[in-house]
Formats: sequence, C-alpha cells, structure tokens
Amino acid sequence: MEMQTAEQPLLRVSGLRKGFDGKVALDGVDLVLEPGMVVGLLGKNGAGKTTLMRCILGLLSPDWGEISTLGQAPTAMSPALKTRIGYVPQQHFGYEGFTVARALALHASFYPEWDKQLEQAWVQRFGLDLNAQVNKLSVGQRQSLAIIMAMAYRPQLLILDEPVASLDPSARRRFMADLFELALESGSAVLFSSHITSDLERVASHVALLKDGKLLLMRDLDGLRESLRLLTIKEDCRLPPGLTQLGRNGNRVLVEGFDGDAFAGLIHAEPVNLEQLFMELHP
Ligand SMILES: Nc1ncnc2c1ncn2[C@@H]1O[C@H](COP(=O)(O)OP(=O)(O)OP(=O)(O)O)[C@@H](O)[C@H]1O
Repeated sequence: MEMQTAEQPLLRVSGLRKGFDGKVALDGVDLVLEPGMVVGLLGKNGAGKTTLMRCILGLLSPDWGEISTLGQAPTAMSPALKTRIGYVPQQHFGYEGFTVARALALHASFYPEWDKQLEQAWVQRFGLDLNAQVNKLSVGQRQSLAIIMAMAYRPQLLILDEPVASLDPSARRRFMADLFELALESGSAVLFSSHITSDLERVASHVALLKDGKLLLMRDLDGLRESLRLLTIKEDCRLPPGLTQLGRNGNRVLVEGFDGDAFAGLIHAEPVNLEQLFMELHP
C-alpha cells in the first residue's frame, strides 16, 4: 500500500476517465493538490465536477487513470485515512431525528481529531441553534451544519461540492474567507466547486476549469490574472508557441500564457476576469 510522505501531494489525479452508459463524464483529467492550496473548481452544469469529486473520494471507480488521495488509492482507502478527509456533498444529510448539538456530538465521536473549539466558533459564526431539530433546519442551515461536520476535525483534504450555494451572502463571505485561512493554518488542501465566480476569485488560490469532462485549465489565480487575455487578431495570424488557446470565436481568441509582448497579427489584448472567462468558454 502506498503511504503518504511529506513530499507527496495530498492528491494526485492522472489521466482520469469516467463514463456513464457510454457517455463520457471525465475525459483524461490530471490534477495535483499540495498543502495550502484552495482550488476552486469551475464548470457549468454537467461538466463533471461531482463525478471528479466522487472519484477522488472512492465513491466511484474510474474507468481509466490513477488517483492517489492522501497517498492511497481511494477505492481501497483505510478507515483511518477516511478520517483525514472532509466531504460536503451537494445533497446530504442524516441525523434527521437529532438536535444540532446531539448530531454534532455523535458525528464528533467518529473523529479523534475533532476540534470542539473550532466547532463552537463555527456554530456561532453560522448562527446555528444547538437546540434546533436537524429536520427543521432550513437548507442553508443544513449546509452550514454539513460544513462544520466536514471541517471541525481539520481534515487534510477537504472536498466541498457547491458548499455555499444555499448560504446567504454574509455567511458565504465569512465561510469562504475562513476556509482559506483554515487550509493554510492546518496545512491542508481544499477542492470546492462553485458557480459563483466572485467567491472563487476572492478566496481560491487556484482555479480549475472543467468543460465537457476535460480540465481546460488549472492555475494559480494570480498567475492566471496576469496571463489570461482575450485577443483580437488578424485573420491570418498565427499564435506564438507560448500561448495556449482556451477558446475562439472568429478573430477573438482567449489565451493563457500572454506575457504582454506584441506579435505579428495582434490587434488588441484585453484582460478578463473569471466570469468573462466562463462566459467566453461557454458561448
Ligand atoms: N450516476 C450517474 N449515472 C449516469 N450519468 C451520470 C451519473 N452521474 C453523473 N452523470 C452524468 O455525468 C455528467 C457529469 O455530471 P456531474 O454530476 O459530474 O456534473 P457537475 O459538473 O457536477 O454538474 P452540476 O454543476 O449540475 O452539479 C453529466 O452528463 C451527468 O448526467
């Protein structure tokens, strides 16, 4: 069994393919997560985000390719290793017959590393009522509880499938800001999917962009801001070798790797934010 060492990344995905009923959901995905990385996974509905997360967690078996999650193949992960991973799925939940306090206590009992102080701080932050019945919580409150349950034991790898979709803007902002801190502080890595590009821009260290099961892009956000451009070029223009074409619409080409140097045939280069990037790639 492969064990995780200090030099190994927390997650390594190589050449991952997964299909359902002959339809490709993931098409050769490579991804590496190192400690301290907060990776925002962007992609439209059906792009493959949940499938990727479920493969990483061993809930789905890949058709092809290799995954090492905390140094082990996810489909053969030991129970001890599972307690070092946190997951908030899109749909949850259990603990229906319990109060919030009881549900948290029960959940905590599975995790030797549970941090009670962290739990309490987050209960306060989300304004959760410990005496409320879980089955009477709102969707957003349930999501808050699921987040606390997934991160209060400071997992090394935290996987969040649209964690903030049901949170109100203030809870969302607090959560996203603290997520980043938590990852850095605990030396862990976070992979979260979101459609809210402004959240992603605010807190992610890296962005991964899935389109039709292919990872079009995986980069640090600062580097991406610098090197991502929407170019207007002449008809017969050839792109220099250092540029990666991400999308094209007539003489408008979205590229990564732009270093500011003009080249023959370039008419105009404009910076793009994540939302524009998303729109350009999904015309
Ligand atoms: N269990 C399944 N059986 C059949 N097809 C599936 C299954 N799970 C996912 N798919 C298909 O795989 C593709 C990717 O789905 P996935 O749920 O990974 O997308 P997503 O990016 O998470 O979408 P969303 O943003 O809507 O959550 C879709 O075409 C979906 O219909």
